[in-house]
Amino acid sequence: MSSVEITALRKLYGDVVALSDINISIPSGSFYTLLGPSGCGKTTLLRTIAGFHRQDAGSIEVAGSPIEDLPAYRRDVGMVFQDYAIFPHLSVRDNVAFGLRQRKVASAEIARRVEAVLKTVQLSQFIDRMPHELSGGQQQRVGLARAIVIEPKVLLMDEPLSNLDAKLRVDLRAELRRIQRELGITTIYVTHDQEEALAMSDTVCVMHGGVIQQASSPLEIYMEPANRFVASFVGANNFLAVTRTGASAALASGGVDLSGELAGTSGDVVAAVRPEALRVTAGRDEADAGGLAVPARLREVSFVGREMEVFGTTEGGEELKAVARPDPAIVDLHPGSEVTFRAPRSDLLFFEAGASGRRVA
Ligand SMILES: Nc1ncnc2c1ncn2[C@@H]1O[C@H](COP(=O)(O)OP(=O)(O)OP(=O)(O)O)[C@@H](O)[C@H]1O
Repeated sequence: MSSVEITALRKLYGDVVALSDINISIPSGSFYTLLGPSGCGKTTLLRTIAGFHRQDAGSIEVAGSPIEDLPAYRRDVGMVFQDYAIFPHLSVRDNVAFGLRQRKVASAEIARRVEAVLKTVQLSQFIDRMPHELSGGQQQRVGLARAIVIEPKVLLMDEPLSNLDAKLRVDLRAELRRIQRELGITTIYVTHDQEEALAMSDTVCVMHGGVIQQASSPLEIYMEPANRFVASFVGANNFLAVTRTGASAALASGGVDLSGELAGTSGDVVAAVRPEALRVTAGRDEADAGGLAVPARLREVSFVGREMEVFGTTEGGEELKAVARPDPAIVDLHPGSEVTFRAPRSDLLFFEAGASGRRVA
């Protein structure tokens, strides 16, 4: 059982707070992804767990034992890097055997383990090739084989797919997940690619400015974002201002009365709605029982085959995007036409205004 428990972890570079009070609990065998924009601290967190950086405060436990004071080579973690980091002058066999030789494993045992792990990553036929005779995807599999052959308690991966082309990235995503499941190895994975994070992970931990914004299942991150940052970083969202007059609150345009939902809040609030939750109808018609109905001017319709993307601007100047099944009545409209964007009340989420505004309803 190799669970990972990180408590009150803090890391500074001079006066830059790269990690601020990080608390993470990862169950044994699960796939945990750190997701966030450039500079959010995800690489720093991964490298601090690996032992390449020293934390300023806090603790890291693997399988119940503290590791934060151990040197990197004694932490029993495997690491896979973005740039593969395999030795160019060693064959596939020798690259994978490297860590085992360092650990003074007997040569018959090394041969057995190298062959087994190359089978797992589907590189058996390449065992005697040199790295330059392999494709990028194959080189990354060597990197993975090298990390897992030592049977580490935890596997750390730093953007392992980002140097590969799009198609290969998607194939290798599934492949990585299969291998991770097969081995049952606790994995911490860093990416800035939200689709990759959602597709692969048991838990997605969204970071911003050295702070964890939300750590939940992919579905919950998408459906129930904890704050406005998560709602705008993961998937697309439209944001609409909510106005208040006296005791009542309503969407600036759209006609929904929100007095009930927002009774306990003060300050500015925005409503969020996913593009795929919006429908578009031709003409201006705000009558919609209980749901959102926002009049807008059509900016552009882009018919992309399976779906259409509809862009509009509300009277208040807010930009809206809907993604819906192609509808000839909309696809054929001219830019500037009046349309109405609609959504059921149940598809609206509400956040305090401000980039990281908390979810309020
Ligand atoms: N060696 C360093 N010295 C000073 N500041 C650093 C150093 N390394 C990182 N930082 C800063 O710490 C913060 C977190 O950096 P980090 O590399 O962990 O982010 P990241 O989320 O992995 O970004 P990216 O996706 O671009 O790699 C950033 O503000 C960065 O500028």
